[in-house]
Amino acid sequence: MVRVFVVNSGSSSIKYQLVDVVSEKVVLSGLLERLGQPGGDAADHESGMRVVLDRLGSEAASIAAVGHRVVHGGSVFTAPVVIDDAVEAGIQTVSALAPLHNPANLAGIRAARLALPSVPHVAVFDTAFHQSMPAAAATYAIDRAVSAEHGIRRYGFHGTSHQFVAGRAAALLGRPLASLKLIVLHLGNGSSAAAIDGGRSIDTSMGLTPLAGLVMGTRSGDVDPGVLLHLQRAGLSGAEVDALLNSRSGLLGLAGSADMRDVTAAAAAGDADAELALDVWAHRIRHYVGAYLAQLGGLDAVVFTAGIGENAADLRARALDGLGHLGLAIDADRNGAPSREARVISPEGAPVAVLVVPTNEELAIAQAAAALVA
Ligand SMILES: Nc1ncnc2c1ncn2[C@@H]1O[C@H](COP(=O)(O)OP(=O)(O)O)[C@@H](O)[C@H]1O
Ligand SMILES: CC(=O)OP(=O)(O)O
Ligand SMILES: [Mg+2]
Repeated sequence: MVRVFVVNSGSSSIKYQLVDVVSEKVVLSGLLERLGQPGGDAADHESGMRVVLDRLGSEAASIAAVGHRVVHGGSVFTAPVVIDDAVEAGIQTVSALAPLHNPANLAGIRAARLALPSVPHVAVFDTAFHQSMPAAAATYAIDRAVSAEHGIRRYGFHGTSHQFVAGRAAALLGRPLASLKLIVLHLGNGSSAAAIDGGRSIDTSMGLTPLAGLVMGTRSGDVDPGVLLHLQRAGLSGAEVDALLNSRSGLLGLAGSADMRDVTAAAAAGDADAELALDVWAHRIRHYVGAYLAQLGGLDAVVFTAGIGENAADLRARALDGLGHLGLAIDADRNGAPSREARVISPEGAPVAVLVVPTNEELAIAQAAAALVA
């Protein structure tokens, strides 16, 4: 029995799970919210971790390792790593590239190392899986000296999820991952697509930051960089453009809600803004499916995962609508059948499989941490 305590520390919350890596069962889980705010669950990450430890009670003694989600590993971290003071400093150095995510991750790491000093702590990076991308996919065509000075390149995110889902997809297909060309569509609140060739990421839709690519809950995804310049010339400050693209765009900006359930309900009731939002959302997904089919030079499966990808059959059908000429089709009965399991939703004998595979970032982090300290 190997139990790993998984911590996903955000700017105002701490999500945690105690996972039994062998049985893949969640022993205990919870969430502390509104840290540092009036009426919140704790004053800061350090006192929050003490609350979490209290809740763990005697289970704390069973922890073999602590696994931490760290969103940005920069070019420094290409795999999970046991955290010591030097690693903490490295994560700190990279934080400028992910000012919304890394400082919070780091606060959680510091508090957890203080609270649980005698077990190994492991950092698992969203960016690590995508470090295999070729330079042609990772490089932005801007002045090389500027890129080098500021660490500007495509990093990609959700890597823990993309890697986990790719492995489960291979198991479902009964074929070695090394032989498969996959497109994984992680469609949650944050969303990204990844092209995975033989188990390695060769391209992904997020970039330097988690703002690029698909249409998300509040993030715009791809826009012409000229839009930013135009708005700044029109008088918006950098902070205002940041807030616009990160927090007031995507589904929220187009249809008035960041929650896909609201948007589909509004569209079904005849709301033209919601209908356009869904069209833009699906158009962007097809853009990446076509691009990655070309980059992969073939395709064995498209895999849907995360909140929208796992739960919204109508949106899966909408996303791949009109791609039959590429061998991509969805069987309506299979797609509509309620299930929480990994499953095939393409018709029997289709040239490209379409799958739904539930992601589990916490389990993947627990497994990575357990493997590293074993
Ligand atoms: N049945 C459903 N139909 C449509 N969207 C859904 C459904 N269930 C969940 N979602 C959407 O999934 C998104 C959240 O996905 P999730 O992967 O849980 O996000 P995150 O982990 O990034 O917070 C929300 O937009 C939510 O509306
Ligand atoms: C990196 C990222 O976008 O994460 P999330 O989906 O949790 O917002
Ligand atoms: Mg998520």
